[in-house]
Amino acid sequence: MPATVLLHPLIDHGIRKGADDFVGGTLVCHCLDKPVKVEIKGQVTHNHACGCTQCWKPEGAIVAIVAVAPTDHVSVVANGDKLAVLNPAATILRHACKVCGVHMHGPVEKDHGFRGLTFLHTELSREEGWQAPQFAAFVSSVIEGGVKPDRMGAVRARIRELGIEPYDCLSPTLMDMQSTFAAKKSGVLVE
Ligand SMILES: N[C@@H](CCC(=O)N[C@@H](CSCO)C(=O)NCC(=O)O)C(=O)O
Ligand SMILES: [Zn+2]
Ligand SMILES: [Zn+2]
Repeated sequence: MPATVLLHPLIDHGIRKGADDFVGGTLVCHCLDKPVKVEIKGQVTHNHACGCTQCWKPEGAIVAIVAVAPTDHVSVVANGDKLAVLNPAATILRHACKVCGVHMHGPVEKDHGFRGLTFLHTELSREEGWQAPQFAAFVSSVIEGGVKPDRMGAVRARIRELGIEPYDCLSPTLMDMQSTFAAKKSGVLVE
């Protein structure tokens, strides 16, 4: 019998619903000494499993769980001196803890459909009630992370079994946001 596909500890036993009245929380990195803390005001949106190789995931996970919040709802409140931007040329400016390696926040600052949004990992917070993952993105990219191509049927089946849709890019809503931005920029779409 083929082994159960383990995607990420946060969803492997089922996806827990978020709370409608959730007010936010604080993300804490994995350092025991002087952890980096990032405060998020309010709920996140577009929470998703991401199969790409760029998003932070815990040891053994094959997908990340990553959501977005408006950048002005995100503040570094402790030990920000431990953060460094992994790739200044990337769309998502992933600020990682230089000691434990956890990605604490990833604002989009360049001219892009996601400008003004910050990508973050709600599992770094002790608070409960964050929005549940809504879909899985960049699923084919797990192959680049080391998953054998012949396991992809099982990976996608497990994602569907959890009640979310697997996509090989972002969700239709997020792809539409990017294309709307591009169409306005080129002048094809006039408001
Ligand atoms: N095959 C590549 C895909 C990397 C990628 O494009 N990742 C997406 C999703 S990240 C969160 O959903 C992306 O938008 N990246 C922008 C960025 O990383 O700045 C791979 O697996 O590496
Ligand atoms: Zn750390
Ligand atoms: Zn990703």
